[in-house]
Amino acid sequence: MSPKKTSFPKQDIRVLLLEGVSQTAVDTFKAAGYSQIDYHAKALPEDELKARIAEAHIVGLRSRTQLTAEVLAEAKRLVAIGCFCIGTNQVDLDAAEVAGIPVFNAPYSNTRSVAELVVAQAVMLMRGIPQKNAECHRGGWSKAATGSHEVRGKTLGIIGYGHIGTQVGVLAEALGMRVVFHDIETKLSLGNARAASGLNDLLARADVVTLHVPETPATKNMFGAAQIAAMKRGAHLINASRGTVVDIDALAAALDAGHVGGAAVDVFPVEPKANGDEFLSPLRGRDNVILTPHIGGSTLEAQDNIGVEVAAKLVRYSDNGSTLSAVNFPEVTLPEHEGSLRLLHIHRNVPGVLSKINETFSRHALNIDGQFLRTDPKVGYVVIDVSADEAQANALKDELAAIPGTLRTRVLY
Ligand SMILES: NC(=O)C1=CN([C@@H]2O[C@H](COP(=O)(O)OP(=O)(O)OC[C@H]3O[C@@H](n4cnc5c(N)ncnc54)[C@H](O)[C@@H]3O)[C@@H](O)[C@H]2O)C=CC1
Ligand SMILES: O=C(O)CCC(=O)C(=O)O
Repeated sequence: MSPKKTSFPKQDIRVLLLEGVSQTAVDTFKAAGYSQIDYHAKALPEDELKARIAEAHIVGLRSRTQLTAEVLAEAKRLVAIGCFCIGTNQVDLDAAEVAGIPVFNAPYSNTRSVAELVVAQAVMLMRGIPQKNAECHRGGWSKAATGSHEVRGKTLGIIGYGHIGTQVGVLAEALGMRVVFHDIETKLSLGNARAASGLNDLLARADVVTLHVPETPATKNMFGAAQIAAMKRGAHLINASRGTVVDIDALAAALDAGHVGGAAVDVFPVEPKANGDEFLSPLRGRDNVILTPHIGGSTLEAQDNIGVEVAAKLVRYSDNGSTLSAVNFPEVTLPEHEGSLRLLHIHRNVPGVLSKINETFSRHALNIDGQFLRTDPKVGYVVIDVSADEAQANALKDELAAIPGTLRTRVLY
């Protein structure tokens, strides 16, 4: 059987992979017949990013690469974006959507890795291990139980009780911790976890507070001087969510004042662009702070799973048009289209486009084998399977592309 063609030969589809995404992603693309893979172990400087993304049909990145509206304006050929991570705040999702570009991520693949690290950090902080470790490295020896506590029976406060927050709660309960959580949504409590009556209630009760919210306008600096002051004196803070969520200067001041007993911080408002660049932070140099270079999700297990998951979603969209689990786009799950050509039409969701699409089809005496439509407030995505030959499909595609409001059209053969 000859290999299936997309709107142009697969060997001409250029995949740009950044930030050292797992080799499993490369393997997944290759197994699906994509051979033009431009792989980079690091994030690219903005000028180079613009130049390379201008040539790419598919781009894959992690958390460092900023796909702003300005960068996306250069991406004239781009059909899909893959975030090989959970967070998608590094991509201007609205700009991508109105350019007709779906964005995919891996919403669960590194959840467990973050949860394990956070629970381990809670134990370390409650035992004062960061200080003891630092002292031993300096040649000191201070064997004392002062300030060291079991986590059993202590209270963990989880802010953001989503995928990671719930996993943290389950693991913490296995160690005998009491779990309270705060979320803006009503959430099913797992195990014996209980919803706090509000953020201040959680802060007043927790011995360790851990943040697991996404970066949104509402979470930016949501944890500032007032929230830190509302924590119990000597309680510990863990942030493995996003650096913008915590006011880092307020945290540094509270650590200096002894109000916060210790902290574990994995994410920072400004992070170095590449390994080897200097890490600058007001939190540096404190024995009671565990600093890690945004590696909450960086285990080989997680990265290998993410590589397969996101690459498979990108391949599926490129080959089949399915947008299931896209984070910024109308979601359509599509069957195979053996025996039909598939036309994809992405348009602004404005009145009149659908009737123009239907008029276009009614002008051609072709059998429609299947039709799928999903819209959201900004964009409409129509997929039409048609019994046609390549020349007819291309003529249709050109007519569809001329409809006012069209963002993108593709034919999948
Ligand atoms: N350090 C690292 O390497 C990693 C960091 N992350 C970060 O962790 C974040 C959370 O990941 P998941 O748990 O998978 O996301 P999720 O979407 O499953 O859960 C987030 C939860 O936060 C809640 N939330 C949103 N705004 C809130 C607010 N203002 N106050 C209280 N709750 C709020 C949501 O309702 C949701 O329940 C990601 O968005 C990402 O930024 C994720 C993976 C790795
Ligand atoms: O692996 C990365 O670069 C980022 C991990 C992360 O923060 C996420 O998955 O949201």
